[in-house]
Amino acid sequence: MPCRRRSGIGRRPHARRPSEEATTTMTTSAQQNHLVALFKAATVIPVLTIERIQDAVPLARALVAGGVRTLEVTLRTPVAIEAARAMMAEVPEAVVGIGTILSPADFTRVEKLGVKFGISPGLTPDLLKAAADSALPFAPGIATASELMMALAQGFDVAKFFPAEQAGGIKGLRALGGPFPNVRFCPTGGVGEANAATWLAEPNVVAVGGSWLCPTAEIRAGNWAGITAICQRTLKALKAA
Ligand SMILES: O=C[C@H](O)COP(=O)(O)O
Ligand SMILES: CC(=O)C(=O)O
Repeated sequence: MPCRRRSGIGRRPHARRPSEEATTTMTTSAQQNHLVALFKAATVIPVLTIERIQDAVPLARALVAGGVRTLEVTLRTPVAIEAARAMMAEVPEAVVGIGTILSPADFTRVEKLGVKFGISPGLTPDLLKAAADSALPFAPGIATASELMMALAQGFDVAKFFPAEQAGGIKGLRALGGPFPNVRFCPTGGVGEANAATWLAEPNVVAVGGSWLCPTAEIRAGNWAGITAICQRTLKALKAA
């Protein structure tokens, strides 16, 4: 059974002429495929909480030096947007996205930035609508079947499973895979060096996210070499798994 795209059930029926719908469908499908490719290439996605703007560029450089290029800058601090801008300007090897998108207003701010993707820890009908009308590839967060059904109804078949360990762990993800075999996930929450490989071995997991690659203490200490080392160690272990 093919994945439901944004042209599937639940796609808002109003206002689009057939030619517009065809264009939107093609674009959306490409966006979803692009997001899957981006997540697969990333394998691990650090969830970044940046408290000081001056940390943004050295942090991005440290992660890239460790082989981790796809970065999720969360909107959890006042400097997040500026930090993402600085990373994009100064560290072109980084693939910068934004996380903790909680509202349509957040989404609007983010889509103007030129980042490569957006992520939310959850979803609301309004946020899904904003994302469905945007060209920015977006992964909503889900922890239950009902939330996943809401995401699918708007065409989003790539989701963050959050908080992954706390919301059922691998057993929970496998259970969701029964009724939703075509959904691809990026589990985040409780993922770390010890269990990343186990999560990534699941056939419906395209990447894992987490803060273990960029601990707050190391960022505060400016321990960039330490962050590079965590990334290198993680990627080496995943290669060997
Ligand atoms: O706030 C939680 C982060 O988004 C990811 O969770 P983590 O710290 O368990 O990796
Ligand atoms: C949990 C997460 O990844 C987010 O805040 O978007």
